[in-house]
Amino acid sequence: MTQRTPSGLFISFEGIDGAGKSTHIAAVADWFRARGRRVTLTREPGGTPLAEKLRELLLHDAMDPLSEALLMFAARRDHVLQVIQPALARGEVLLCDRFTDATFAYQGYGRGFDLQVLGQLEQWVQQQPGQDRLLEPERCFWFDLPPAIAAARLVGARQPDKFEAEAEPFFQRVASGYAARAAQSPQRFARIDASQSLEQVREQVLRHCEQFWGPA
Ligand SMILES: Nc1ncnc2c1ncn2[C@@H]1O[C@H](COP(=O)(O)OP(=O)(O)OP(=O)(O)O)[C@@H](O)[C@H]1O
Ligand SMILES: Cc1cn([C@H]2C[C@H](O)[C@@H](COP(=O)(O)O)O2)c(=O)[nH]c1=O
Repeated sequence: MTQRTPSGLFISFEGIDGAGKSTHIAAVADWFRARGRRVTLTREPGGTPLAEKLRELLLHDAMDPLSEALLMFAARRDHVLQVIQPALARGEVLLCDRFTDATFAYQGYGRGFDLQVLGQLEQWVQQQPGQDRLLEPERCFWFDLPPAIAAARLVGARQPDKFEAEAEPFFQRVASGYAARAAQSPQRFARIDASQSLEQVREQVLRHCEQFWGPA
């Protein structure tokens, strides 16, 4: 008897810098692996050799908001074609540390860049041949944390990059961007109260996994 290939599953992890998403992605990967799924872990900007080069520029070089938005989407285009679509076509679970919700939150709400232009770029980059729907994560874990707590967690944790060096009002705007995105697509967002302890945050994340992908 031939075994049916499972459908690919695209899941993203979002939040302001220091919200704790990278800490918890491994637990989600383990949860799926324990259920027999193949998992691809990746990140944005980055995930391919070209996109990782663009990441270096984006995280360290000053540039105007349009250049920043275009480079984010250029990196994403390569990532979608080289990694994301092939993994989903193989039926894997694709866990992505940030995707386009970050562009709306950071470049749109954080920098004040035109949301309609971002929407146009999203259409070009995430179009799927022969399909009406754009390629996007079917579920986004949104680690919601007040910027002051995130900043305190990052103190001394690592050398800040261009984004992490922004002041608190920038992150207030980014956080409001994530809240707006979640309000627009409540079925896609799973809000995690990231102000809780590491163990409690992990429990919330795994509870969502059980609820969405556990046995019916
Ligand atoms: N619930 C928590 N309580 C206390 N500290 C935490 C918690 N979650 C994460 N941390 C710590 O906060 C710091 C930032 O966490 P992490 O790198 O996972 O955040 P992030 O959202 O991936 O940030 P970035 O987007 O900037 O990479 C780390 O030092 C991590 O150990
Ligand atoms: C995808 C994406 C990312 N960013 C910003 C957000 C973060 O500050 C960095 C990535 O660093 P991380 O430690 O890997 O989270 O890039 C952005 O501004 N716009 C985007 O689309």
